[in-house]
Amino acid sequence: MTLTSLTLSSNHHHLLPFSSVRHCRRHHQLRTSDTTLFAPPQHWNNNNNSSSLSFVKQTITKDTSHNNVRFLCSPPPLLAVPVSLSQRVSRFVVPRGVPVDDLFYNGGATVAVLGGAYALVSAFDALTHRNILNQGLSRKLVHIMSGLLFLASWPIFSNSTEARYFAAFVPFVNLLRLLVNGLSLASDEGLIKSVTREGDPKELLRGPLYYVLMLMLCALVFWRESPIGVVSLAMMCGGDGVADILGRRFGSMKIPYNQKKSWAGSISMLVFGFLVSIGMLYYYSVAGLMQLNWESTVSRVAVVSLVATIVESLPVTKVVDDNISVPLATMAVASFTFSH
Ligand SMILES: Nc1ccn([C@@H]2O[C@H](COP(=O)(O)OP(=O)(O)OP(=O)(O)O)[C@@H](O)[C@H]2O)c(=O)n1
Ligand SMILES: C/C(=C\CO)CCC[C@H](C)CCC[C@H](C)CCCC(C)C
Repeated sequence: MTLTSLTLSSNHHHLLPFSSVRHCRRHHQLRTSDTTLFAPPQHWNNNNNSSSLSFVKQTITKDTSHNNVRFLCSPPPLLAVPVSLSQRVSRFVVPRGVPVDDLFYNGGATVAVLGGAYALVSAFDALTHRNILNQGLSRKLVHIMSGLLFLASWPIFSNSTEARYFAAFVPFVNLLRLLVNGLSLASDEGLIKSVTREGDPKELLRGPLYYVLMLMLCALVFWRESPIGVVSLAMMCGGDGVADILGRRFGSMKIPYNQKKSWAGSISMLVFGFLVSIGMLYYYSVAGLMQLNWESTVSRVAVVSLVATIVESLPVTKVVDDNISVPLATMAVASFTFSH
């Protein structure tokens, strides 16, 4: 059946991109009450009120025997046409249950990202084992790359509201890995060597544990709908990680109120935290997951980066780990700045 025009009732739930028809080969069967429609991007509207949409051309096969509407589903967001954040969030709301394909799709994405996490740690274990990298540098590079690659993987998950739980499962598995090895219930030498300073398994229960907890928190609370989680992880991974590497290397001039931190380290945190945050937000913008006013976003990220850098420079590491103070401070300041 080819539709040329259609009046949408107010109970229609979501619009999927007409352009996705070309990309998607999967079929979902939905109950009659769910009316999911494809519409060309220029017709996407945020509010699900009655409105008349003229469709260019689309094909929906209608299974009259069950009075169900069989339609093509939307692809993963990277293949979809960029849409506004509110359209993206509102257009794929499955009112009841989750299509089986979505479970399989997000389950596959989870397995792939889990594999990436294991491969990353194994790679740095091999580099440390071969004395290509020292343990300290290996730890910091794992610190920088794990979180940023995790952030970079979020767009491969689907648009369903459950996708964030699939993504958060990855740091959760690594949390269990850190607990089991940190409590010496198991001994993954590769993990211990590439993630600890001196090879003491108990170290896994501090910095690395807090780190994966922050990854879970940002995935569950902020996900792709808000720049806050993205900036918080960019500051923790890109900012704090580089501050350590460059601060140890060039940090001869110490900060007056904290002799363990240096101007070089803090300036590195500010610059790289800012650049990595903007870079990640741009990546999400290109992926069609965020539409940002860049003039205000750049200034907001600059303010957030400065505050996070000041927090990181404070002599409070013995009280609260940087992997907690930096992301939480970033979340607090970003929540304020991005809402005004
Ligand atoms: N603003 C900063 C931050 C770090 N450093 C250097 O990097 C080292 C480690 O920094 P820190 O962030 O405290 O590392 P930790 O978080 O304690 O180490 P890890 O992440 O490995 O637990 C510091 O001793 C210092 O030599 C610095 O000079 N200036
Ligand atoms: C050394 C670390 C923190 C101390 O400051 C980082 C610990 C990293 C974890 C052991 C592994 C975390 C993996 C991520 C949850 C997922 C990465 C996926 C990506 C595709 C590689």
